Amino acid sequence: MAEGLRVAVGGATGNVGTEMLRILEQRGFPAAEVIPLASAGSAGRRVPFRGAELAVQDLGGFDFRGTDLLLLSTGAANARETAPRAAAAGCVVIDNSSAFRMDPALPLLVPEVNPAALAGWAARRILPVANCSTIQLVLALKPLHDAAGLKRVVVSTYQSASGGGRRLMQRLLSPHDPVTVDMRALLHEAQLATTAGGDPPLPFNVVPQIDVFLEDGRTREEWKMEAETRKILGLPDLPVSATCVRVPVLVGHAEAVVAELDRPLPEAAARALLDAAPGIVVVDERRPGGYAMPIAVAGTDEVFVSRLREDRAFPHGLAFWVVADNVRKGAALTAVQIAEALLRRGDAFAGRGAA
Ligand SMILES: NC(=O)C1=CN([C@@H]2O[C@H](COP(=O)(O)OP(=O)(O)OC[C@H]3O[C@@H](n4cnc5c(N)ncnc54)[C@H](OP(=O)(O)O)[C@@H]3O)[C@@H](O)[C@H]2O)C=CC1
Ligand SMILES: N[C@@H](CC(=O)OP(=O)(O)O)C(=O)O
Repeated sequence: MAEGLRVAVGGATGNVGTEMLRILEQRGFPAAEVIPLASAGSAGRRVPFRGAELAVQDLGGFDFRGTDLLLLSTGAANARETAPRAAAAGCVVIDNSSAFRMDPALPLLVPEVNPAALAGWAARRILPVANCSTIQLVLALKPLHDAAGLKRVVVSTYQSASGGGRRLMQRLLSPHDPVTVDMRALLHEAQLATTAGGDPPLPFNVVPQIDVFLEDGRTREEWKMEAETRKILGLPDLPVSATCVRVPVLVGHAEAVVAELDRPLPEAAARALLDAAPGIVVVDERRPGGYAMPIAVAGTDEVFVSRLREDRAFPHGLAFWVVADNVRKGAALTAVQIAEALLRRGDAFAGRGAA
């Protein structure tokens, strides 16, 4: 093995950063040194890695010279400042935020779907990671498109609290004793919160808003899913309609998808194609529990497809259900897979880290 890489993990105290460290360790990523970074307030905190504890450093004051790779998950506002700063210091940046995804000069790579996009990696040494809901959608759409052409996609999401970071997860976790709890009082309390303005409560609720509203009535999450899907699949005119909904689930995003195809694709053929596609597992038994659910897929790496059936609302329509661990496949794992793909190219780190 050649000399290992110096890898910084920005946002190492967060949901995605914590998973990033776990995945680097689990996959034996060739890092000689790993440096966890977060806000100044977290400097000195310790995070576990390879059986030891690493001290978190202040990302704002960190000098990226000599660091090969930055895996960044601090959100778009911070990424706009940090990613170019690190790239200018010679570091390759893989950024989980939405800040750079639609930049036409930058590839939007999902390794199982559009590996050729990696050719553009050197443009600014910044590689954005697609939105979590987009990643699991495009994995399922790609084999269907290759076989029968996508004409239109309609998707409704059921997105877990972990997509909103630790603060939103916390709001789900306040414990109640199911025996002594006064259900009406609890709901009344939640109802008061809905009329108080601000973010609606998530427990006992579903919220049809993720990210901010745009002028045309879509939310930004919906726009991201539509625009990113087109960019990743290389289909700039593909009509995509997304409705994004937050549900009181801790980890795991689910999606109900209807795809209209250009040509007929029998259900059995679609099932076989999806089963053979990289990164996808078909779980589709028509019995209670014979389908993927967030609670079952949490902690896994694959995208799970269930409830596959012909959809009669469209000619050549296929309906299905897609579930994945949004923190792993939707963010941290895909970031590490992009880094691994770069390593395999051999031209990003001057041969360092390659097997
Ligand atoms: N690909 C995707 O779809 C996904 C992308 N993401 C991206 O990852 C980001 C983080 O998500 P998540 O881990 O769930 O969020 P968390 O709230 O759990 O964690 C945020 C992390 O970022 C750090 N951070 C935030 N602001 C700054 C700053 N100004 N300077 C330094 N560090 C900062 C925090 O440090 P501290 O603890 O010190 O505050 C913490 O480590 C999201 O905002 C999003 O951009 C997330 C999920 C899915
Ligand atoms: N918006 C996603 C998570 C996220 O941070 O997405 P993005 O990186 O596109 O802002 C969710 O709430 O589930």
